[in-house]
Amino acid sequence: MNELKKLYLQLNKYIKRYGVLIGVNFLMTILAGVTAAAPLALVNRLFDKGISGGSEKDILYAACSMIGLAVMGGFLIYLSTIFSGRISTGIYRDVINDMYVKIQSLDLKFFTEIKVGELMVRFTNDAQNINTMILNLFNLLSYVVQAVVLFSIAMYTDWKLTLSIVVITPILIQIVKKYAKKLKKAGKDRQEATGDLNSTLQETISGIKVIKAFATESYEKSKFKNLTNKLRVHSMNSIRYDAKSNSITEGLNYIIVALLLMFGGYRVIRGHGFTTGHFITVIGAISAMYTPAKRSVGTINNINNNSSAIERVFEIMKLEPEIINGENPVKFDTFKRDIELSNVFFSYNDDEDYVLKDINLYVKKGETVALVGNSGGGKTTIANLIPRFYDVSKGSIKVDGIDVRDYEIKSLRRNIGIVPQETFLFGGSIKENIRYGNRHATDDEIIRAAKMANAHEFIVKLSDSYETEIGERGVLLSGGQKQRIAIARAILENPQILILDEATSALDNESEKLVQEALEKLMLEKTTFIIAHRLSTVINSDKIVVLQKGEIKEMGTHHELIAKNGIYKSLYERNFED
Ligand SMILES: Nc1ncnc2c1ncn2[C@@H]1O[C@H](COP(=O)(O)OP(=O)(O)OP(=O)(O)O)[C@@H](O)[C@H]1O
Repeated sequence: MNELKKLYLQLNKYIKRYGVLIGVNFLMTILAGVTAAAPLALVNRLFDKGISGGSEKDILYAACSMIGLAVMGGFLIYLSTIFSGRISTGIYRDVINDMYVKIQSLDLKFFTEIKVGELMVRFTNDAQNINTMILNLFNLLSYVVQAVVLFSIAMYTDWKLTLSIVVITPILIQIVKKYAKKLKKAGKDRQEATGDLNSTLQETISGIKVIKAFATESYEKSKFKNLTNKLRVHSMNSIRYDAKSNSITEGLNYIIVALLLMFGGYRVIRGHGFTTGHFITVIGAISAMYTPAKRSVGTINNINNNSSAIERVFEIMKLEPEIINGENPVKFDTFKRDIELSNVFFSYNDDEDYVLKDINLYVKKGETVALVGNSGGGKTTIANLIPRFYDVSKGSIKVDGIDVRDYEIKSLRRNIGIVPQETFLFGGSIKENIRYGNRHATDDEIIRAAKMANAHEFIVKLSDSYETEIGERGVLLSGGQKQRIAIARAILENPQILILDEATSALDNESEKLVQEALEKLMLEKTTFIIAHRLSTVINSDKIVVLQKGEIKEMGTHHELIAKNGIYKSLYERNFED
């Protein structure tokens, strides 16, 4: 019952949405339950008046009534199943929609901390389990109603005989209670194991190249086997508890019927107005009670088995993003003057372990700033702070004199274009991928952007030109081609501030030239931060910032820094010279 209450509380918002349908279905389910159990009430008349009394009229009456109830019952069951389905699939849809909206709102940090496979399980298995549970609840209601009606018929016919048998009920309740807890725990373990399995599978698919390159297939296989074994153990636990609970209830049923036959048989022989009709009615009702009672136990077990799914779904729903709009946020419209980082400190884990320390950087509109330095120096982190993917721990970042935390986030981000190191293209056509930069762009604008990005020429050579599907269903593009599509996308977005994370992977000379040209066109008249790996971008930058262990060690133009003969010069000689 506790579980049901928790289920209700968490799903309350969704249940309310379907209030009327739930109410109607509630009544329908009760009626269906009553109709399914009612024929037993006619048995007495069939036997005592019909068969024993030799009245064909009563036999016909009982038979026709049973047929009538059967037709009505069938109709009600059909309707209540459809209604239950409408409710459960509706709630399922709303839950996963809400969960999707929720994860879209969460900070980047969440996605670096959770495994993709794990998140997928919450959307698929766990949310689907909620759907099943709602269906189960209506089934449970129907079973309980059937059991109550059958019990009432038996009590009405002969309460003494019925009660003498029903004393066994508390044992049944104890069994259900005992296994409910165990099943819940086993269900949770099983769902967690499924999550681990999915994460590993997802990692294998994404990292297949690494696995093959390192020839670690056997290692991965044994890791996977361990996980499938673990899943099997937890699944077996669920099955074992279910089996124990089932076998005990099944065994009790036979005992109950045997006792009934014995006590009932005695009473028929001894008379006292107890007829064969009464005997068959009580036996029939009590045995018929067994099916809904057993199904109720099974359904309760099932609910317990899957109830942790709800918790796992609502764990996500409960999360709140930390990076949100402040009160009365300023809409970012036109970038006018400058960007200024003042005494910026940043740590990923909200501790004193700063990965950026006392960063001061002033960038005028139209300037190009190259961020250079050893790996782990903090280049990407600085780039992440400007569009507020993370918030500074101390200090401030101001755009046109206004702290980025005071801007409306979406308007700020819409004006900051990002070309990441690893180009990500969505499934769909090339045109759709470029249009991602501006949903309202016309075909002409898309082609113009592709031309500027040096992508048009290779696109028109593809089988379906701009309509060519990318990835799984279509062509696979080369690294340089993907980059140029990403650049076309950014050109179409036409942001005022640009963050470029130059790809480190080497392209051949021709491709490199095309990408470089495209980037230069993209950067035209924009204020650009480049995480730079290429010689030309570094040399031509207005400002080069040398980062080391989270601190700015040097800053200036290429010539100034070379003349300084410091870190930049040695970095330059090492990395860029040839
Ligand atoms: N999501 C994260 N959570 C915790 N620490 C992180 C995270 N991302 C980066 N770091 C740490 O922050 C520091 C700076 O990383 P950053 O990615 O900014 O360096 P980088 O200069 O861009 O390096 P690279 O050139 O290798 O990309 C590193 O020590 C890194 O381990």
